[in-house]
Amino acid sequence: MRESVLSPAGLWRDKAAALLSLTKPRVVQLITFCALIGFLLAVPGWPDAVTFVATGVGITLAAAGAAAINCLVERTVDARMRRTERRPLASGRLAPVEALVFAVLLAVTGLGILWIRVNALTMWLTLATFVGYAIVYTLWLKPATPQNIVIGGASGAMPPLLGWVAATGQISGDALLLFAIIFVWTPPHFWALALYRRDDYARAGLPMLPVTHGERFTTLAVLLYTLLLSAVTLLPVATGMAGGLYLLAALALNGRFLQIAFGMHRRYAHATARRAFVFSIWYLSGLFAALLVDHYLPWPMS
Ligand code: HEM
Ligand SMILES: CC(C)=CCC/C(C)=C/CC/C(C)=C/COP(=O)(O)OP(=O)(O)O
Repeated sequence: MRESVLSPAGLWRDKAAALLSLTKPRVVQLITFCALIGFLLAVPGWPDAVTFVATGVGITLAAAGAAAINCLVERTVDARMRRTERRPLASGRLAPVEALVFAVLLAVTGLGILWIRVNALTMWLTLATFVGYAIVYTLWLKPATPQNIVIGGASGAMPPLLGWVAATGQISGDALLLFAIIFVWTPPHFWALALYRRDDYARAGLPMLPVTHGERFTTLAVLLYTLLLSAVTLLPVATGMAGGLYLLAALALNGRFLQIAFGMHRRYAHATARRAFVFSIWYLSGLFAALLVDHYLPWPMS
């Protein structure tokens, strides 16, 4: 047995690491990134620093709490899948009550910060997002229908809209456009992973598209959503929210995503699906980074 497991300091370190991994930190990182870019796009020039930081902290904590509730609800399902069997609740490293207290603390603190330091509308929309992911998607949609992530994706698509509302106090057409981009990005993002993890999902009894409709149907769905995504990501240029620099980035990212999606549909291989999943994350990060750079460094054609 490792010495750190026996010493109190080692025990605390293990517990802290388990609690952190419960919050799906890498997913939450990208959620926060998109939310803060939504905030910055909504204001001309530099934002109010206190509201900006409070928005980032509040949304991060609420999203982390939602992820922890998801792990709590799914602990027995997670134990049946290779990808998730080592998660702290699935493997018994954390007790359910510890996770519940931690998740509630995170969510209440996050929502409290948004309520006190940002604005009420952002808090209510974040609460709706929390319920949408942690309860509606996790408890109800995910085990019920292969369209689970299409409908549940509405929660994952909220972060830039939350950031926008945090900055301005209201929902606008441009904010809805940012929502739409992540909404149509989610199916290719998730179904790519579900394709190469199909056996996991089948073993867990979850009705993911590759399990219910097979490989060929899913790769076609990924391709069609990627085409739709390519069209939707051009709309910020059409509305004037973004300019030439963003357009170049969007064209390059869409070109590569479509190339991978076409290739995967023509000839399926787990390696291509894995490539599509990994690229989806670079895609969203790159697209939002381009929106930000374009906002602050507009080209003449912007
Ligand atoms: C309902 C919508 C979504 C579903 C069903 C979904 C599903 C997944 C799944 C199953 C994974 C694999 C996690 C793992 O292997 O531990 C994953 C990874 C990831 N997702 Fe999503 N996702 C959704 C929305 C989002 C959103 C909105 C973002 C960010 C804006 C995001 C960012 C990421 C990132 C960064 C990873 C990689 C995590 C890592 O490398 O550890 N996802 N997603
Ligand atoms: C601001 C706020 C409250 C945001 C909450 C929305 C949120 C955390 C969305 C993340 C989506 C996500 C990690 C899906 C993972 O799918 P899954 O849960 O099916 O994946 P799994 O099989 O890995 O558990």
